[in-house]
Amino acid sequence: MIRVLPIQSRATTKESLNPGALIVLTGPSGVGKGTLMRSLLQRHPELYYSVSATTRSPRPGEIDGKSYYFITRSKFEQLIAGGEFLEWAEFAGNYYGTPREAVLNQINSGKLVVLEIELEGARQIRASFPTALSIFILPPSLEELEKRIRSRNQDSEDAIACRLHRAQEEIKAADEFDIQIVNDDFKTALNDIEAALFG
Ligand SMILES: Nc1ncnc2c1ncn2[C@@H]1O[C@H](COP(=O)(O)OP(=O)(O)OP(=O)(O)O)[C@@H](O)[C@H]1O
Ligand SMILES: Nc1nc2c(ncn2[C@@H]2O[C@H](COP(=O)(O)O)[C@@H](O)[C@H]2O)c(=O)[nH]1
Repeated sequence: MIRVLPIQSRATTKESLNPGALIVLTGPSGVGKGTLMRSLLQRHPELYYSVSATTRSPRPGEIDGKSYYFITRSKFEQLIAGGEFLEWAEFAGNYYGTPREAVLNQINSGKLVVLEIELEGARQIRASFPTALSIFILPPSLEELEKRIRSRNQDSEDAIACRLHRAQEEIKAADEFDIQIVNDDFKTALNDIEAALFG
């Protein structure tokens, strides 16, 4: 793992995030971002997790407003036009975006806000918030990544192929981000994220 200063010690350059701060967790689909995020939130309930909007259909067990805000393509496009997203991207045939107002309100009230998003969105956040701490989660191998995507039993063969193809492109971009963490042993990866956030 490449270490950088904990977020509290990072100097601001372009846009001040004080008193709150923004953390971006990115990496290929199926690498374990969501699972790591859930454990992180259990251990640090003071963190604010930004619930994204998407045009993807809910998977069994996903709850509107908690997992995602599930909305139609036309509603999503209306929100894009209205500047309602901090970032947004198209991924595997669906739109995904971070609601702007909720995140900025939480940052302004002093919260540490965490976004769990794909590469294009993470790049947009890095461009507009250069002081955000960005963490790229890597799989131990592509074979293991495929195994994890399949183990969810949530995606069609086409969707799996699309996600794996995109994963190979995303992994090439890992060095653009502040920290790279390999999610091989789950507890080690979680500890590495905690170390990056809290020193
Ligand atoms: N370290 C690990 N070792 C083995 N399995 C893991 C590990 N971390 C996560 N997993 C499993 O991998 C699968 C995919 O994890 P998860 O859904 O969190 O990925 P994700 O990166 O959030 O995917 P997406 O971006 O598509 O939402 C889950 O079944 C999860 O339990
Ligand atoms: N750019 C954004 N990407 C997002 C957002 N919310 C989630 N995601 C990423 O999309 C893919 C696919 O997610 P899935 O739930 O369909 O498996 C994954 O990499 C997520 O991290 C967002 O608001 N913006």
